[in-house]
Amino acid sequence: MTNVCFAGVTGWTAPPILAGIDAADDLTLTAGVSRSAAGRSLVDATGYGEGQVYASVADALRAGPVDVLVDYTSASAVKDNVVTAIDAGVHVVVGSSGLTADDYADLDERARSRAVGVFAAGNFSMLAAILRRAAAIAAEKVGSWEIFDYASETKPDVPSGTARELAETLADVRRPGLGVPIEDLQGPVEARGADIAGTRVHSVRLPSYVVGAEVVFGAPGERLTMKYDPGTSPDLYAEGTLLAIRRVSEAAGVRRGLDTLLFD
Ligand SMILES: NC(=O)C1=CN([C@@H]2O[C@H](COP(=O)(O)OP(=O)(O)OC[C@H]3O[C@@H](n4cnc5c(N)ncnc54)[C@H](OP(=O)(O)O)[C@@H]3O)[C@@H](O)[C@H]2O)C=CC1
Ligand SMILES: O=C(O)C1=N[C@H](C(=O)O)C[C@H](O)C1
Repeated sequence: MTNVCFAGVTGWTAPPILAGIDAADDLTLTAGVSRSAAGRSLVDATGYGEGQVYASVADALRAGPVDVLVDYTSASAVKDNVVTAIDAGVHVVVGSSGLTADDYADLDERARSRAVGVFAAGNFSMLAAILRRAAAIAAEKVGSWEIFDYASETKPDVPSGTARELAETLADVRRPGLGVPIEDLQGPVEARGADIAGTRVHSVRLPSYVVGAEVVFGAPGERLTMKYDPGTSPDLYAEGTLLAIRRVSEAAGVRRGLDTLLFD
């Protein structure tokens, strides 16, 4: 049996994942984290689970048996939560966005030194994972691309975890070419987007968008556009998150990208 603590139990993403844990024979929800629901029982606050809701990950891990922490909190809270779990010897599944490649390098070193597994995916949906894998294949043959990152006007972090992970994945294949180097441009260079691991990433934040991502590959005389477009339900992230909970303990250190669990 794997005991799970879910940080972010009152959030938008939580319900289908909590329902999945509740329905699984091999997983138990033993603790939750949310400042506004702290002190309530999990079942009262969420409809699922056996333990309590705590105000912080540190409190939750002190209180009870936890094998895996799942973090769906926020870009500002996630790194401290992951460090707290690693230091407590607890494996971590990272759903929250906002961590950079440098953050993951720090966490990898820390996790390896404590023989803890950390599994992170910028996007736990199956189709987003397929986009990541398909884009990496395209980058082997096409040397120019840019990424468009779409999200609602209230999303606090840029670029999205989905777009950041995609750019960092493509950087493992190669760095895209630029027609005009950024330093030679005339006009505001921000118009060319942010440099994420060598890829120009353009973040759009408008009402009605849910986080989606588009990568456009350009070659002489032709283009290839790969676009991930989610609907409005958080159900998309449950299956991938449950898979990560079950497999996070397989290896020490940080592993990234749901596609690695689906295809490797
Ligand atoms: N990888 C993926 O596939 C996905 C990633 N995400 C990412 O997950 C994160 C959460 O998204 P979403 O569910 O929409 O967010 P919400 O804002 O709806 O929920 C956030 C949850 O985290 C809790 N929380 C936030 N900050 C803290 C803190 N400092 N200490 C304790 N609890 C905290 C909130 O409770 P309270 O305010 O009461 O503390 C709430 O329960 C975001 O970074 C988002 O980008 C989302 C969906 C899919
Ligand atoms: O903020 C969100 O809502 C989401 N964020 C994730 C990201 O930053 O990529 C992904 C998910 O689609 C929802």
